[in-house]
Amino acid sequence: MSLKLEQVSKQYGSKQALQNITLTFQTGVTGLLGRNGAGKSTMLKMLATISTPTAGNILYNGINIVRQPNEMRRALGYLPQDFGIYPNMNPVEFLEYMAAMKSLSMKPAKKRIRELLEVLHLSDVRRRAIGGFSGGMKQRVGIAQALLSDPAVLIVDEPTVGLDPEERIQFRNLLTALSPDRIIILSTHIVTDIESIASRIAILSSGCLAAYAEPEQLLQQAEHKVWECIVPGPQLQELQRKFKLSNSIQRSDGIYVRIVSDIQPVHGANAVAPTLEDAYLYATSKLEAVR
Ligand SMILES: Nc1ncnc2c1ncn2[C@@H]1O[C@H](COP(=O)(O)OP(=O)(O)OP(=O)(O)O)[C@@H](O)[C@H]1O
Repeated sequence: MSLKLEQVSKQYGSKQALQNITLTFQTGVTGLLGRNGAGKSTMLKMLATISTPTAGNILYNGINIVRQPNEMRRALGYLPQDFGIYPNMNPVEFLEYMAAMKSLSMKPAKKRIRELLEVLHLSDVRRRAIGGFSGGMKQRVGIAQALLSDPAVLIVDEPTVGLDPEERIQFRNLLTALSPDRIIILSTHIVTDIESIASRIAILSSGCLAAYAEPEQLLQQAEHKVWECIVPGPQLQELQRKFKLSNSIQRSDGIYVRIVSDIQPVHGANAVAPTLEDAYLYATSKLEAVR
C-alpha cells in the first residue's frame, strides 16, 4: 500500500495554501503538525479527493487519484474537521444512514455497525439521540462512520478539538489499535496529541513542508539547540524579539525561559534535552530562516 504526494501545490485565488509538497505516507500513524492556517486541512481534503491540487499529483497504489478518485474513495475513511451529525438521530440510525450514503450492502453494514459500536464503547447509548452526547462520544460516532468500510486509509482532521484530557487519551489508544495495517493521517496543532502515537511526523509551516521524519530524528535535529535560563523580567521582550521561546514561566527569582536557538542565547544559559515541542519549533524556525 502506498500513498504519495508529488510536488503538490494548492492555490486559492492569490493565496498559496500549499507549496510544492512531496512526501510518501507509510502504514501506521503520521502526525500532520502545523499551526492554524499552515495548510493541513487543504492537504487532507486533497488526499480525501474532495478538492484537487493546482499543480502536482497524488498517487494511491500508483493510481493518480487526482484524475481517478474512485480507487481512493473506496479505500478511504475520513473524519473532517467540521463533522456535522444529525442531533436527533441515534448512533445506529446515523451509521445506517452513512452506510447507505456510501452504498454499502446493508446486511454486512449492520453487522459492522454492531461491532464498531462495541469497540467504540457506544453500545449502551446506541438508541440515544446524538445531540445529547459529550464531545468525545460524538467524536467516537465520527470515527465509527469513518471506519464503516474498514478503510485502508484513515484521515482524521483535528480530531481532538473539544475533547477532555481523558477522551484524548482514549482516542489516541483507539488510533494505535487501528494503526498496524492502515495508513492513518492525523492533523493537529497540538504536539502532545501525536507524540506518543505517530511513527512519523510531517510539519507544515505556511504551506511548506518544514520536516518529515520519525519523532526520534526530529529530536536529534534539535539536540544542543534548546536552552534554559532565568532572566530578569525586562529582558523577556528582547529575548522574544531575537529568539524562539518554547516556554516562559514567572518565578520568584525571575523569569524561567526555554529558548530554541542554534547558539547560546544569553551568557549562562544551559543546554537541555529537547522535547518534541522544542523539535517542532526548531524545524519551523529553520524553514522560516531560509524563506
Ligand atoms: N476555500 C478557501 N479559499 C481561500 N483561502 C482558503 C480556503 N481554504 C483555506 N484557505 C486558506 O489557506 C490557508 C491554509 O488553510 P487550511 O485550512 O488548510 O489550514 P489548516 O492548517 O488546516 O488550519 P486550521 O486548523 O485553522 O484549519 C489559510 O491561510 C486559509 O485561510
